[in-house]
Amino acid sequence: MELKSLLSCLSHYKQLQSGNPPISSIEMDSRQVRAGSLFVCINGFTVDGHDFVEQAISNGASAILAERELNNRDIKIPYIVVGDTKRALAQLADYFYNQPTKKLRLIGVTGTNGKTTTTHIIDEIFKANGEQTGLIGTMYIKIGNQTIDVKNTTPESLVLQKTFKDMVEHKVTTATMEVSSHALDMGRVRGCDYDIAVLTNLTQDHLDYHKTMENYARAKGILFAQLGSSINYEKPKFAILNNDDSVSELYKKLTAGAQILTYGIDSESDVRATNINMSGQGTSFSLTTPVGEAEISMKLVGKFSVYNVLAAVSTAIAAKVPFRVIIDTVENLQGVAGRFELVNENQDYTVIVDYSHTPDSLENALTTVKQFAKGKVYVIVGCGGDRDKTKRPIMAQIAVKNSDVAIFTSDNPRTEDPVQILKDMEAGVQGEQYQVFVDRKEAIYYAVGIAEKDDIILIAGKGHETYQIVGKQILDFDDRKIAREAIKGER
Ligand SMILES: CC(=O)N[C@H]1[C@@H](OP(=O)(O)OP(=O)(O)OC[C@H]2O[C@@H](n3ccc(=O)[nH]c3=O)[C@H](O)[C@@H]2O)O[C@H](CO)[C@@H](O)[C@@H]1O[C@H](C)C(=O)N[C@@H](C)C(=O)N[C@H](CCC(=O)O)C(=O)O
Ligand SMILES: Nc1ncnc2c1ncn2[C@@H]1O[C@H](COP(=O)(O)OP(=O)(O)OP(=O)(O)O)[C@@H](O)[C@H]1O
Ligand SMILES: N[C@H](CCC[C@H](N)C(=O)O)C(=O)O
Ligand SMILES: [Mg+2]
Repeated sequence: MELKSLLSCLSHYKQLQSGNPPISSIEMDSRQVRAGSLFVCINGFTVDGHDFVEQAISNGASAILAERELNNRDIKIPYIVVGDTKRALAQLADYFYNQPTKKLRLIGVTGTNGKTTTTHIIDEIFKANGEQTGLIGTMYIKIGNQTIDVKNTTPESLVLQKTFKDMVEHKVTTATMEVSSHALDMGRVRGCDYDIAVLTNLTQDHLDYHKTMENYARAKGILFAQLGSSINYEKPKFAILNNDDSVSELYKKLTAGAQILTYGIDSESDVRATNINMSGQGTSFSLTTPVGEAEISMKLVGKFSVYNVLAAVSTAIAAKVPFRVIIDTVENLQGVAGRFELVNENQDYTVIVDYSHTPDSLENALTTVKQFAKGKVYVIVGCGGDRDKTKRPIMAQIAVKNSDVAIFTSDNPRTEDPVQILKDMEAGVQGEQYQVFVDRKEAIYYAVGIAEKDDIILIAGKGHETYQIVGKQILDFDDRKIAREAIKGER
């Protein structure tokens, strides 16, 4: 594609060096630039992409897209200036890859908790309906049976649009993705043509980035505002909203062009679960929907799992998946790795690894555990470094309040001092009983060592993660593996 034709997708830009070279790739990392690349300078959180223009040119860049002029440098290739390169990049990527999301049914799931779980349930339903599917989220990107590693829950726009293009080439008909608030705020999903947008819930997290809950709510609202501005009655877009979460009222107002389908347990909703019966082995409930009713019995545990299922069922109903296919899939769901995952070595107590790393998810996980516990409840929990500090004392309080033995330990300390993170947690529970082990392995061994018959140990926060980030190092660490070794008495 020629530069001029590529740039035609932008509403305005300033070109400082004339020229119209063919562009064979778009890159945001100078190290990936090759002959024919358009290098896009991103001013990041750690370095400024504008500092790598020379490197990009020496690697063969054909053109540069930047946010400001570099007056002191003599640049001989086309140099284009826009107001915001991140947002421009999202649009360029969409256009360069031939607007792939227009050729897919695209489902975006946002919310503080339950995105990974809900996207997996949705994906299972569409697969059961005979579709080739794609999945993008915290754990991986999946295109059919192929799995690709990821760094972010919602990838950078360039990776995202390239992924959609690959999905189209692999005949994917429905793609389901997690849409993080960071991605929405930074414009990573600009250009994505969503057909269905789903809200799980909104509770506290990421205040390090968004500062206030209002900003956080607004960022998530972008997904619903993005759903088109006029209703296409032939092919309507849908907003799937949780009626039990008051933030849905705001999102109803933001979805100018979408039909709204609500789900809930406590409030009147289009898709609703009533008569919920929970046990440690599974959950049953009565499901009412605009297209049918059913008595559901499933293996997933906890009220929060019912919400995730309702969100997924509503999505499938909006996409006109046959009701029988939806019900059968829900009844056969196996759960997602690291979400309430049992570690079973035939011990006479229960060990659960769960990805609860926010106050609300920790409270939900512990409430669920407490409901079924015949013995004592132990919780092992930490808080991630370089992340929302205000949630630390709150999570500590929730842990102490909802367990018999609270054990505080390190999550991913990242570049923070692990001892200081623990002190931030402890500040919330002065005068209370708890244990502290900086070393997460020690914490797990301690709990396993004292657990007795019928007790339950909840190892919270890291779920499916197979690493621990300490400083800038990524070390091998898997809660499930360590717990298994501890149960078996291996050191
Ligand atoms: C705060 C944030 O979002 N950071 C993201 C950002 O990193 P950064 O700003 O540090 O980038 P940088 O290293 O400063 O680089 C700036 C630019 O210079 C370029 N560069 C750099 C070096 C070089 O030699 N040449 C060069 O051109 C880089 O390619 C980049 O374009 O760009 C990176 C590359 O795309 C992202 O991976 C990274 O996400 C990091 C890993 C991150 O932790 N993000 C979190 C906050 C996040 O986005 N989380 C949400 C999920 C939250 C949830 O679960 O709800 C997510 O969607 O993942
Ligand atoms: N609907 C829900 N409401 C509250 N808590 C939930 C819900 N679903 C799952 N959880 C809890 O949150 C944890 C994380 O779930 P999941 O990975 O599905 O969320 P996520 O939104 O994808 O998280 P992340 O933002 O880290 O990607 C689970 O292990 C569980 O404890
Ligand atoms: N997507 C979340 C995951 C947090 C997982 C937890 N283990 C931690 O490291 O805080 C984040 O990056 O904030
Ligand atoms: Mg996730």
